[in-house]
Amino acid sequence: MKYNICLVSPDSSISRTTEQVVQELGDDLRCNVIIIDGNVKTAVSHVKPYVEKGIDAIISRGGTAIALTRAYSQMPVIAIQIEATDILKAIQGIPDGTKIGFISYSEVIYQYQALAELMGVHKITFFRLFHLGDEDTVIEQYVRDAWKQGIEVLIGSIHVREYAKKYNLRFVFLESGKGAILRAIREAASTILVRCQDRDEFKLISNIVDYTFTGTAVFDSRGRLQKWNPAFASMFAGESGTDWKVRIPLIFSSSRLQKVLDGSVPGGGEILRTEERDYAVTWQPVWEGAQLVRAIAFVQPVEQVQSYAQSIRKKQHGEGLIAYYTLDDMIGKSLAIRQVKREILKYAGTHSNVLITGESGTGKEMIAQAIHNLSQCSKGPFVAINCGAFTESLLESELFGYEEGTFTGAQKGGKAGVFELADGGTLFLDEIGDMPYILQNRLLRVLQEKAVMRVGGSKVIPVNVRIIAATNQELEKAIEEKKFRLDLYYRLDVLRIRVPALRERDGDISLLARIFLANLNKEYGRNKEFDKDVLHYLTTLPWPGNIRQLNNIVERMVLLSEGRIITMNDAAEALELGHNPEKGASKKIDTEQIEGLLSEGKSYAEIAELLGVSRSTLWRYRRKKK
Ligand SMILES: Nc1ncnc2c1ncn2[C@@H]1O[C@H](COP(=O)(O)OP(=O)(O)OP(=O)(O)O)[C@@H](O)[C@H]1O
Repeated sequence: MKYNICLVSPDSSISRTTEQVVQELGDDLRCNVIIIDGNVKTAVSHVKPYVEKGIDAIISRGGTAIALTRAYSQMPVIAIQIEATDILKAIQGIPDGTKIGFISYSEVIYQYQALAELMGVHKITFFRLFHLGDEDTVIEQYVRDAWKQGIEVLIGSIHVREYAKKYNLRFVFLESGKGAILRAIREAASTILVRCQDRDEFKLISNIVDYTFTGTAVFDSRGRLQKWNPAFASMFAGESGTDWKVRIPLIFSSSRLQKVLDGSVPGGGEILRTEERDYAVTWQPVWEGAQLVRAIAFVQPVEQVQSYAQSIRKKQHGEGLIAYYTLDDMIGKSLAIRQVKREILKYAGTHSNVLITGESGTGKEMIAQAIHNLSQCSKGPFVAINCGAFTESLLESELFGYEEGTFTGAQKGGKAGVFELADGGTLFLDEIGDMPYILQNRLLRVLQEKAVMRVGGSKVIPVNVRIIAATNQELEKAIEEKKFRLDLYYRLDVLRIRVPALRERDGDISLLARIFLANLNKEYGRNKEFDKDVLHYLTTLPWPGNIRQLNNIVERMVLLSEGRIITMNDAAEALELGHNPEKGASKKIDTEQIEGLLSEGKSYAEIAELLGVSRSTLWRYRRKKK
C-alpha cells in the first residue's frame, strides 16, 4: 500500500525541486506526494481538505512547518531541514566582502549557525530571529535594522522578500535542494510506518480489552475511574437516565481499591457486593518506577465465575457429573409410580433436601437424577456417591476432599471432595444408612454451615449444594440402635419419597419387561418376542432385586433363547442361572452362591451382575463377612 504525503511548498522553487525528485525516484519512494502551495499564513487552510480526505503525513519547511505542526497535532508533520549545501548554494554567488544578513525563524537560523560553525563559514554577520505569530511589523522592523546597519544582501524566509524590496536590499531565497527534500520524504514514510505499527498494536490491545467479557477498569492514583471497557460499563450501567459512572465511587468505596492504591495490599481478589449482585474483583496495581500510578480492576459476576468453575470441573471429571435420567425415562403407569412422579415434580421446584427410601434396584438414583434435571440447579453438576462402598477414611476424603500431603499417596495439589464437585448442583448420597457414625457428625456440620473444610486443610470452602439422600434401610430403626444420628436424619428427611417395590407396581412388570425387550432387541440386533405365558409368569414373581433384576433377567432371556419367541423354557433357564427372584425373595442375598462364585475367581462386580443385585448389597455382605 502507498502512503499519501502532502508537501506544502512556500515557494515555487521547492515545488519544482520536489517534482523533479518524485519524477526521478518514482516508485522507489513508495508513496504519493501531493504538492500544494501554502505559506505560513495559508498552509493550514490549504491542507485541510487533504487532511479530511485522509493523508498520512505533511511535509513543509520553516515557519510553515511550525504552523502546520500546531494546527494538526495528530498528524506527522516533517520539516525540510536546511542543509549545508543549500546554504553554500545561497551564498556562493554573493561577492566576497558583501555584507549579508539572515532573517528567518529561530529554528532555521539555529540550523544555519550550527552548520556554519561546522563548515567554518562566517560570511553572514547580521541575524534576526522571529517566531511564529510575530506581526509583519516585526519583520519589517528587522529589515529596517539590517538596512540601517548597511547590510546589502538579505537571506531569509519568503515573506522577508517584500520588505527587502521596500528597502532596496538584494534578497536571496534559501532554496531546498533535492537531498533535503528526499530526506524529508523518506522521514515522512518511515514515521508513517512506525505510526501504523503503533496504531495496529494499539488497536490489537484495545480489541483484546474491549472484547473480553471480564469487566476491566482503570482507576487513577486518586481512585478516580479513568478508563473502562464495554463489559465493565454494562455491568454497572444503571437504569436509563442515571449516569452509572457517578455511582462507581460509591460502589467501590467498600472495595480494597484505596488499599491497593496506598500500597497496603498487593492487589489480589475480593468479592464486591452491590445491591443487585456479587462480583469477583481482582486488583492489579500499576507501578511506574517507584511510584504506584494506577490500579486496574478485573470484574466478573460471581455466578459467572462459579459456572466457569463448574464447567471446568465437569470437563476434568468427564461425564461423571451429569444426570442422564429425566422423568420421561421412568417407565411405569401404576398408581404407585404415578404418585412418585407427582412428588418428583413438586419437590424439584424447591431447594430442600430429599430423602428417597426404597428397596435396592427400585430406581432411587434415577429419581434423584430426574429431580436434579427438573430443578433450578439442573445446569449445575450432579454428583453421586455410594456411602456404603468405602471405608471410613476413604469416604471422608471422598466427601470432603483433602489437602496435599495429608497422607502418604495423597494426590499432589490435594483433591476436591464431592461437596466441592457438586457446588451449584446436586449431591446424591446413596446408601446414606451405611455412613459411619463419626462421619455423620461431620456431614451434619457441612449441611448446617454450607461450607466444607478439606481433610488436613484449614480453609473454609463455601458450597451451595442440594442434597438428595437414599437408603434401602429403615433409618428409624438405625436411629433407635444408635447407628444413625437423629439430627442428621431431620436434616435429610425434609421431603420424602418412598419408592414402591416392583411387586407393588400393578401392571408395571409386563410394561417394563416389554420395553426392556424392545431396547435389548435394538442393542443386540434381535427381533425377539415374549410368549404370553412368560410375560404373565414374570408378573407373578416377587423381584427382590426390583427393576435392575428384571432388566438382567430379560437380557439373559434375549441372549439364551434360540428361537424368535422367548418361551417358558428360556425363562426357566434364565431364572435358574442364579437370577431366580423367588430364591432372592426368601433370602435377599444368597451367601452360598456368592461364596461359590468367589471361589470361581469372579469379582464382586461380576457377581453383582450375575446375581442381579446391586454392588452396594455385595459391599455390605463383604463388610459383614470381614
Ligand atoms: N421406572 C423405571 N423405568 C425404567 N428403568 C428404571 C426405572 N427405575 C429404575 N430403572 C432402572 O433400574 C436400574 C436400577 O435403578 P437405580 O440404580 O436408580 O436403583 P436404586 O434404587 O438406586 O438401586 P440401589 O439401591 O441398588 O443403588 C437402573 O438401570 C435404572 O435405569
